[in-house]
Amino acid sequence: MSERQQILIIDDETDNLRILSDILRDQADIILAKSGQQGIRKAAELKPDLILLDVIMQGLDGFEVMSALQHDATTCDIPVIFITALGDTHHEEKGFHLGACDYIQKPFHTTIVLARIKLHLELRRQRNMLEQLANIDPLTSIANRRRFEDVLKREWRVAMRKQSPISLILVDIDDFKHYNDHFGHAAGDKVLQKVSAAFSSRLQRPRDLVARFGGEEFIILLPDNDRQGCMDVMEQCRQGIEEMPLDDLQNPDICHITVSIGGYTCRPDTGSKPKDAIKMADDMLYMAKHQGKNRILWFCENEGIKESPAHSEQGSVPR
Ligand SMILES: Nc1nc2c(ncn2[C@@H]2O[C@H](COP(=O)(O)OP(=O)(O)OP(=O)(O)O)[C@@H](O)[C@H]2O)c(=O)[nH]1
Repeated sequence: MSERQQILIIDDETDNLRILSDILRDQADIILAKSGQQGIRKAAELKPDLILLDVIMQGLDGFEVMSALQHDATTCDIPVIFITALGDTHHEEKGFHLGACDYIQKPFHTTIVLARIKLHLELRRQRNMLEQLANIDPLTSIANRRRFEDVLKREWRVAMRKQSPISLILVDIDDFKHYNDHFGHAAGDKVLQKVSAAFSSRLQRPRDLVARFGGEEFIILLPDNDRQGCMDVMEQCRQGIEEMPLDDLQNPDICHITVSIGGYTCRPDTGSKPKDAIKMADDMLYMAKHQGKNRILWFCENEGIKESPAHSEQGSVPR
């Protein structure tokens, strides 16, 4: 909560940049941009919490900058306040119409500007908190199903555009009911946390995503990697979980838990849908369970069904 917020100020007048930075430096970290172009680049790169934007500038003017920010998925959610000498209603209306959250006219009163900016920073902070709560599974602190579905929709479109592969993976802890019945729900919860952490630590690419799909089931998205690459990563996860010590639970008769994994790799096109891909991964998971658990089954359109080579004959303990 105490993390400093960032404000990007875009203005081609050095004096204006200096005055606003002086007023605001106690409230947030200040980033400066001396032109519209520079401002657009810094906004996309640094994703500040708030942008203060002058209207009359050399090159791109403030309204053009605002349009560009609104058309970029990475910057369209950042609140923008126009700070300008253009005081007529027509321009103010245009600013709001383009999506600004406030419009401050120059010359301004320092205390009023400060109060309004503090208010917008607070709104931003609260919105971030709500987004976090809406997207994170509270037990495991990884993404929840809702977040996963949002990301999947986006990645599906990217894969269609780039004609690149995408893999969906469903993971289910083996014999988890026995585990819960034997050691209690609290111990089961710790296992869910450990399994989530095991996946998160092994999925290293920035666009990889692991989420809790529900109960003892996890779902994973691996964009832009071929079937073999994805299966290798998941095999490392499977092995890591099988070997994962559960010592802190202090149950000497438990040495490990295992997971079954179903994977599907495809190249999305106009005829395919994310929910069908999830269904394919689910079918593979079902087969993995059916064939004895603690294993990976994977379907890829060109290669048919593949099974991970190494798996122990036993499923999870306890038995
Ligand atoms: N501790 C804990 N258990 C959960 C949670 N969500 C679901 N479960 C339990 O997960 C278990 C799932 O049981 P089943 O669907 O029968 O599956 P299973 O015992 O893992 O058997 P297989 O899937 O065939 O290997 C149930 O006992 C649920 O209560 C949770 O948040 N915490």
